[in-house]
Amino acid sequence: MNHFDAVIIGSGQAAPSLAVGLANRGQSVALIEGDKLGGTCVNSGCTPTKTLRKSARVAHMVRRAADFGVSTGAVTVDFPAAMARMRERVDTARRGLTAWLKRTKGVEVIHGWGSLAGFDENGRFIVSVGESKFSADKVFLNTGTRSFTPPVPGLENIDALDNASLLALDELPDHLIIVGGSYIGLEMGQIFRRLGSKVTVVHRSDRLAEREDEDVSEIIAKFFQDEGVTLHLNAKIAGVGRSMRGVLMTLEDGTEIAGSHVLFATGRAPNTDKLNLAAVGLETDSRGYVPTDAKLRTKVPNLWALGDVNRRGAFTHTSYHDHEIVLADLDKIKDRYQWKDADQRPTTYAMFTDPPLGRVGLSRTEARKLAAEGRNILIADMKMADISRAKEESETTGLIRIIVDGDSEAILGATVFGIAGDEIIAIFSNFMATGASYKIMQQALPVHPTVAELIPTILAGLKPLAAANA
Ligand SMILES: Cc1cc2nc3c(=O)[nH]c(=O)nc-3n(C[C@H](O)[C@H](O)[C@H](O)COP(=O)(O)OP(=O)(O)OC[C@H]3O[C@@H](n4cnc5c(N)ncnc54)[C@H](O)[C@@H]3O)c2cc1C
Ligand SMILES: NC(=O)c1ccc[n+]([C@@H]2O[C@H](COP(=O)([O-])OP(=O)(O)OC[C@H]3O[C@@H](n4cnc5c(N)ncnc54)[C@H](O)[C@@H]3O)[C@@H](O)[C@H]2O)c1
Repeated sequence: MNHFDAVIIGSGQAAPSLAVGLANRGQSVALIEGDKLGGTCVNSGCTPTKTLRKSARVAHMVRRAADFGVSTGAVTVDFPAAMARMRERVDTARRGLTAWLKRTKGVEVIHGWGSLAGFDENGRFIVSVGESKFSADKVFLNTGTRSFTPPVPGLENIDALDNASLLALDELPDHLIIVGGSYIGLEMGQIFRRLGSKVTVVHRSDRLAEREDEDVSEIIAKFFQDEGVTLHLNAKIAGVGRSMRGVLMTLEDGTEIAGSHVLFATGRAPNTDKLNLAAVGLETDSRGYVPTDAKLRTKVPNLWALGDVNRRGAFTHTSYHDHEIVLADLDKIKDRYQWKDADQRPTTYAMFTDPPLGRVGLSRTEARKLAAEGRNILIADMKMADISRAKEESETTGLIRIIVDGDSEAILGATVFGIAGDEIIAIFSNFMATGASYKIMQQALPVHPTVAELIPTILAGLKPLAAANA
């Protein structure tokens, strides 16, 4: 039986850097992947969606050309060409990753589905891939998640799409029905609408992206409707079936929606079912995720879980950060300038609608709960419509919101929803990493004319949360 110092199961967003990091420390590493190297992000997540989003945004801006004094002919989208551009980007990213792993001495990539098969006589893990077995001193799980589809009557009679099969289409859907109005549903909905599909979003909550503040959900609903997307909120699906046009969806209130395709964007399920974790005495939580401590160690010694599967993040950057936590822990680094602990890092992400929503730390809804507990919480908002640069760009949708601890003066959260919000949010997350007073940020000299130049002005308007919303 071959032996490795470390075996990584799943080539998620932590795995390649972890594999190379361990190999650079002199360890022999096997990286096991059952599907395509690069995982969800590279193959059916971030990379393809952000590439296709660009085609959609170009189409949108060209349609708006007259707003900027530019005339065009009729605007058409060459869907196969946009998809080819996307696939080329994905293939290039995967090729680069594959080459990097191949040229790293000490890393062996093994294709197949990995699972645990107990311990050998020396107490080392046994890992199986098909008929092959390996022993390993350390095992790292980075197996990610897959699309979750809720039980819907009639589902077995239609070809429902998920993020991966939607991105594999060669023809533009005539009418795309999207179930779920959160990250995937909203990003895909806007992209396909702009590429030329009719789009209907069927969402079970009373507002889109219900984890965000109410006014953020309202803004999203407004620009979706302005772009011609039909929304069904508080919607309960009674059933789906085949129809002349493709699919007929019926809601419990009797509404019938005839579409050509249906995408389920209703959350994710962890890839732990193939892992046979019981063989090493590890249990998942009730939803199938792997519990870990803040250093991402499971209850079984020398077995770690990184990425979405540990439910401590659901993003590429959190998965990548997980590998830094693990390496720092193995190296016994105690650097006070680094967050090397999954409990301490703030939540930060962007939702890549257009305009994008950048978020870090507390939302207003979460901050209100702290204020209700008696914490001294300050808040300041500014509408994008009041920001010169946004006006100059004719892209005035959205808002900036900053939340501060009135006692410690630390920034607790920010929302930058508007032009370049996905980039500007890093100003706040970077600053929050210093733990410094917001008053220092207020003294920084911004460049004119930028959206970010308003940050000191917004901070000057901080008010107690309750009073700000009274
Ligand atoms: C449509 C979409 C868009 C997204 N956009 C963004 C975005 O813009 N920004 C962002 O930060 N996040 C985005 N995400 C989320 C992001 O893709 C994930 O959070 C990220 O990929 C982290 O995943 P991971 O490291 O846990 O593993 P994954 O990337 O999910 O990879 C896990 C890998 O493990 C493999 N695997 C599973 N089980 C086994 C096994 N038993 N043996 C061998 N291999 C196995 C799988 O085949 C897969 O390749 C998006 C997700 C989707 C679906
Ligand atoms: N920009 C990004 O970083 C990005 C982009 C896409 C995806 N992702 C990741 O992918 C993950 C999955 O995204 P997602 O949007 O599928 O999941 P999600 O869990 O964020 O949202 C699922 C949505 O579907 C709705 N829903 C669930 N069941 C429904 C039903 N039966 N009928 C109608 N609506 C229903 C829910 O109310 C919820 O709003 C997220 O956790 C996110 O981290 C990230």
